[in-house]
Amino acid sequence: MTHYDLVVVGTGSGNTIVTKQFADWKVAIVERGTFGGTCLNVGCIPTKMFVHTADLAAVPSESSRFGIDEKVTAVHWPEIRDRIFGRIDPISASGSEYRRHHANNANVTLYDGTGRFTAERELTVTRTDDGQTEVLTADRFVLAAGSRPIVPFIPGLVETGFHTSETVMRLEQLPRRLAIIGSGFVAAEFAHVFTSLGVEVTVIARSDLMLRHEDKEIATRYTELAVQRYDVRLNHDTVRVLRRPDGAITLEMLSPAGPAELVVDELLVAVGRTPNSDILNVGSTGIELGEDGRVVVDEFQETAVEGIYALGDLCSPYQLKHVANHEARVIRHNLLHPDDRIDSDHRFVPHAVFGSPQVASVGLTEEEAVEQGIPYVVGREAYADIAYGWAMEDTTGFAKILADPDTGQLLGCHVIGPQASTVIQPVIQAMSFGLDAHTMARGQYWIHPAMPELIENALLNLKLGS
Ligand SMILES: Cc1cc2nc3c(=O)[nH]c(=O)nc-3n(C[C@H](O)[C@H](O)[C@H](O)COP(=O)(O)OP(=O)(O)OC[C@H]3O[C@@H](n4cnc5c(N)ncnc54)[C@H](O)[C@@H]3O)c2cc1C
Ligand SMILES: NC(=O)c1ccc[n+]([C@@H]2O[C@H](COP(=O)([O-])OP(=O)(O)OC[C@H]3O[C@@H](n4cnc5c(N)ncnc54)[C@H](O)[C@@H]3O)[C@@H](O)[C@H]2O)c1
Repeated sequence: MTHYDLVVVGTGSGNTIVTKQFADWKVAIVERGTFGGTCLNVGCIPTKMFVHTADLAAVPSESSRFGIDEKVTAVHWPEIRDRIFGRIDPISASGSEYRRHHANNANVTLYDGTGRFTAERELTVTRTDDGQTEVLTADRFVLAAGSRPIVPFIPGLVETGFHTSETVMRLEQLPRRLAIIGSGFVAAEFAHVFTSLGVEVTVIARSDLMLRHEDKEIATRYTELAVQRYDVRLNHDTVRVLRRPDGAITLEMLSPAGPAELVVDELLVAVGRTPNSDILNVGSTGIELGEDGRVVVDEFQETAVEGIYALGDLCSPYQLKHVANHEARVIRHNLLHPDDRIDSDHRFVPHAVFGSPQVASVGLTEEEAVEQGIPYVVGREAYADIAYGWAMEDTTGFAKILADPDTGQLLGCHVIGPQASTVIQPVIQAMSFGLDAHTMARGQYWIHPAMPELIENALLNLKLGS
């Protein structure tokens, strides 16, 4: 048994906590998978590298309208894949090397293995290579064990085999036909990637919209555009999956119109992610769990057990990297300054979906404002009505801003269209710093003719009281 001042479980955002400020702490970091966690290895970074590649592949389908004839003559999947992971894998390897051998980490021990609580403040690590166990105890723990893809119970699914976001980016070759079960973030991004690279994609959505958690107008527009690019089966439930003698996969579905069937070459399951609290067996150290398996934390990111903190997908309802990173910074401060702790700030958590087009959102949707009985007015602006959007001949994108009718306080913003993830940032800033709509619109210059004019005009279109 080895005792530490601090044990961190998980090397995603958890790894960022241990800086030189901890030089006089005896620290252990435990990782069961690839060093660097989800975002680096199988999440944000590789997906956006594929999205950028897909955006390039999609250009020729648009460019003839602008008097330029372009053609995609070949898609070299192995080269795309190997370029992307050829850049990512060394980052993971060097991060691991840094923790193991760099002089800055003389006080840090990196364990390759699965941590599992076996008693209060006692973590048993089963080493990945030889299955040997080591027992670690500590005064403080940071639990940053993340989440994993949910595998829904569908008869035949496991026997047939399927991909998740953790494996689909490393396919040996591009399939001719790909089915995606699910219609959220992962489905939208991969449908864009694989469609742009020439794969026949079918998205199977249980509900009547893709991205159904977005503001309804945004989800509706996204779905209208998606059906023009690939096959979207709305209101379809997959009830059975079978491997055919020719190696292809049959999906049996139920829809309001009756039973339906689909034959594909590969299947991607993207129906959400579940926290890894079960693998960590947090119950045996007295930590409280929510119904959905999330570790319960307070405003300081501390669990029900003093000195045990948690962050990111393991405890957060957001499952976003910028949230995990924010929580890691809060925990680092609170470990170093136990008498002057700070709260995490979850007031205005934005997100973006890097599909085609992009979607970005912060604050309340209109449906949430109605449900919560919050008075609001809406200001909208179409990309077609700002100079740059007009130059791009965009006819489908728009921004929608919700504000308090009396004070002009910003309640929410939703954007669908080119660069939505960037265009929305001034609104996130305004909400975070308490700027009202009028001050935001008229208290600064907006570069003409740049894309943020979309936000300026949506603000000016709010019908506010005097
Ligand atoms: C395909 C995809 C795309 C995404 N794109 C974006 C995006 O564009 N923007 C965005 O904000 N977010 C995105 N996300 C979400 C983002 O990746 C996560 O919210 C974030 O990485 C969570 O960080 P974390 O530190 O909580 O967990 P992770 O990064 O998952 O780290 C947890 C680590 O803990 C390890 N671990 C788990 N259990 C144990 C154990 N018992 N013992 C030892 N080690 C353990 C795991 O192996 C893992 O390495 C995406 C996610 C996916 C799947
Ligand atoms: N750009 C980004 O920030 C980004 C990108 C990818 C993933 N992520 C994160 O990863 C998380 C997981 O992504 P995701 O797309 O897997 O989850 P998601 O929650 O975004 O979407 C899952 C979808 O699957 C549907 N679903 C649930 N159970 C189902 C079932 N049994 N059969 C069919 N459909 C079912 C849900 O209704 C939902 O529409 C996201 O919530 C997000 O936080 C973020």
